[in-house]
Amino acid sequence: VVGGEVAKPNSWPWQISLQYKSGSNFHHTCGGTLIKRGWVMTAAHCVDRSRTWRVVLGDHNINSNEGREQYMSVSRVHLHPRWNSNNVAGGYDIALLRLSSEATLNNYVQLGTLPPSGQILPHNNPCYITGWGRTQTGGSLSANLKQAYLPLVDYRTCSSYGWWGSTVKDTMVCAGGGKDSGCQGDSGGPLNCSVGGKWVVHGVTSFVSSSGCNAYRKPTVFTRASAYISWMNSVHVGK
Ligand SMILES: CC(C)[C@H](NC(=O)C(F)(F)F)C(=O)N[C@@H](C)C(=O)Nc1ccc(C(F)(F)F)cc1
Repeated sequence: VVGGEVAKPNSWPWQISLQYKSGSNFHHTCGGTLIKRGWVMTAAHCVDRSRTWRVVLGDHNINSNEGREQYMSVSRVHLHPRWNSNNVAGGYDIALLRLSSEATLNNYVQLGTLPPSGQILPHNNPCYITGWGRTQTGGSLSANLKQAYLPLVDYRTCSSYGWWGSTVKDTMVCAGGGKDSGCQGDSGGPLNCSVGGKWVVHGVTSFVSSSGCNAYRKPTVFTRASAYISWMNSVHVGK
């Protein structure tokens, strides 16, 4: 997250850290959202290569053990069948991770709320991106979970000339476009939007401009969760 501020610890209790094993250590690579006690929603681009994954729940500082964390291994990765790793602009950048055991819900670990199928939020709807991603273009990851206020940019604006043009599809959602943005390492994490006084996980962090995370008129682009509700239900049921 470029800009914004360090979040109050565990104030986004559905945010997870997706980590891969390298040697004897695990490294943060993406965010994600706990949507059922045994299921995490993330970006397909985070998990489209085979690695040993773990999901950390209840985290704030990813470099220290604060005692609230739950460490879960991943028993199955469900990539969206139409995801093409050579074409992030094609969409379908969404995946579900089946956890090997069910999370314990408490003050530090809660489920995120998914939107109703097809929900489209208005331009400037208040939203926050959260994540441990780079704090500047080309910078390093944040040790502590950060948040940034990124108002929604409607599809008409986001897909217009000078903005993202046809790179952005209406199965995506844009937010920000000013000084604050997502950045590498925030991938897969939630775009938390305020709807009727409740937080709804409206987006899954997908991409930013290749010319810089907070490039002018290149808002952070998210997979629109409400476009994939039926697919997610089909995976759950299938188990
Ligand atoms: C997995 C990546 C897509 C990576 N995602 C992120 O950094 C994320 F955190 F925003 F999710 C990213 O945006 N990286 C930049 C450096 C990038 O390559 N952006 C990019 C944007 C659009 C396109 C296009 F237009 F081809 F679709 C290609 C690359």
